[in-house]
Amino acid sequence: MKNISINIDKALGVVTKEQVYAQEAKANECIATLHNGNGAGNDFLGWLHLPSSITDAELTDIENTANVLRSKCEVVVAIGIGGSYLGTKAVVEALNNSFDWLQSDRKNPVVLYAGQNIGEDYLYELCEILKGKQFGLINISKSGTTTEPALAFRMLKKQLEDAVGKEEAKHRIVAITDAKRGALRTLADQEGYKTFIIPDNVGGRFSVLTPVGLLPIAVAGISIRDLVAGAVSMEKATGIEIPFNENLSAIYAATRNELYKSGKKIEILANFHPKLHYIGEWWKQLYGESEGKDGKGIFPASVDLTTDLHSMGQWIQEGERIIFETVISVETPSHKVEVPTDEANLDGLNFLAGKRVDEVNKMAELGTQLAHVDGGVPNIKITMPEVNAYYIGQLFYFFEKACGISGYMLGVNPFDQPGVEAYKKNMFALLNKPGYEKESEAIRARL
Ligand SMILES: O=P(O)(O)OC[C@H]1O[C@H](O)[C@H](O)[C@@H](O)[C@@H]1O
Repeated sequence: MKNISINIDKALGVVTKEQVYAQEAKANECIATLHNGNGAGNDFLGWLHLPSSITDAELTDIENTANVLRSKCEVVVAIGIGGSYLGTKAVVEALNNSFDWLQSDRKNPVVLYAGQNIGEDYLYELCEILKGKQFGLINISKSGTTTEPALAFRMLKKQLEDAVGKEEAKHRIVAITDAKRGALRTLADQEGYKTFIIPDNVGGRFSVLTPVGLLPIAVAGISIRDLVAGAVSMEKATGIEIPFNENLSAIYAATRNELYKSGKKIEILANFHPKLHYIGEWWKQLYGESEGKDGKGIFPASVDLTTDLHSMGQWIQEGERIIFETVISVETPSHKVEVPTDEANLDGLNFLAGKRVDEVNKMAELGTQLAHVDGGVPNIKITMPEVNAYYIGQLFYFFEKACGISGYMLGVNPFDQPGVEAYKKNMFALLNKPGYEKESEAIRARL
């Protein structure tokens, strides 16, 4: 097996290689802080050794539960938001057929999502499409108190019970939540659902390699063992004993922090592989919630290329020079498609005849890299040999480890997200939630 790799050559210019490598001691100190558990947020370091500590029995339990859902359901709705949603969506979108819903000879249930928004029309259409279908629910919430998934679950649970009866519904509902606390825990215990625990010391955005991600990913028919194996290999490759110049996560963390210090406030994660769109969404939560605090932090953005070169390309090329780009480059696509010859050649594309579509894409990628570098956009390149569960597992762990290091380099607690409560408090006050009487009065006076 190959490994994902990093190349920072084209990120150098605004910052030098010497500057990046001068961060070696700082990076090593941050890695030691993570491994020794003596830094801020040290009660949320469970993700650090998650891949290597998952047991065969745990994986088998997840696979068996997935198989029950797979045997009973044409559709499984994964209910969750943020870290309880994005990892699954990233893997399923990357590895499923892009036109999955149109496949007629299905081997796997369709995985749908709920609780990731409060869209009334979205919920209406979801409930409508589930009518007459055999479906199941995976309700995922670490805290067990998040409004969006709780609302969706309330509706879908009722619909399921009305359709198949309370007893059968119990066999089609799985809850993934905290071991002891939260409304979902109480509900699951009372109703007798099969449950999986999200460990206390694993925060939502670091939880994809717990049952949070592993169960719905297994339901989709994707090998969770390959995913975990990839993550295990990256856990080793970024370990405390690995020298700085060989540690991908440390190099990435050091480079992006040096770029940030030089005025590059926005990092754009780009892919040239449309199926990686949600990897970008997952990455944005990971870095956004981990670093955006205390008035600091790189703003994480993402683009799908070449698609967005026709919308955001202008800004990236010539807008305010406060950005750098991190490109996930896929070495080999899973399929082969060649450009056909056309006798009339009215479109003038015969110079491409016989070439693989990926060759065109790769030249677009190279051309974009050089153009953006010329335009003052430093470029970090992360190469993935191919898009499969193993390399996605590597990518997840690589980014998680780098995020921990990077957050400590920046001088924040990368494992909390106090700012997320602000909107919730206002929303509850506006909705007159019991216990929020004072806040309701205060907020209404501002309207
Ligand atoms: O899993 P849950 O407790 O429902 O949380 C889901 C998400 O929403 C919260 O508000 C946090 O900001 C996220 O970090 C979390 O992943």
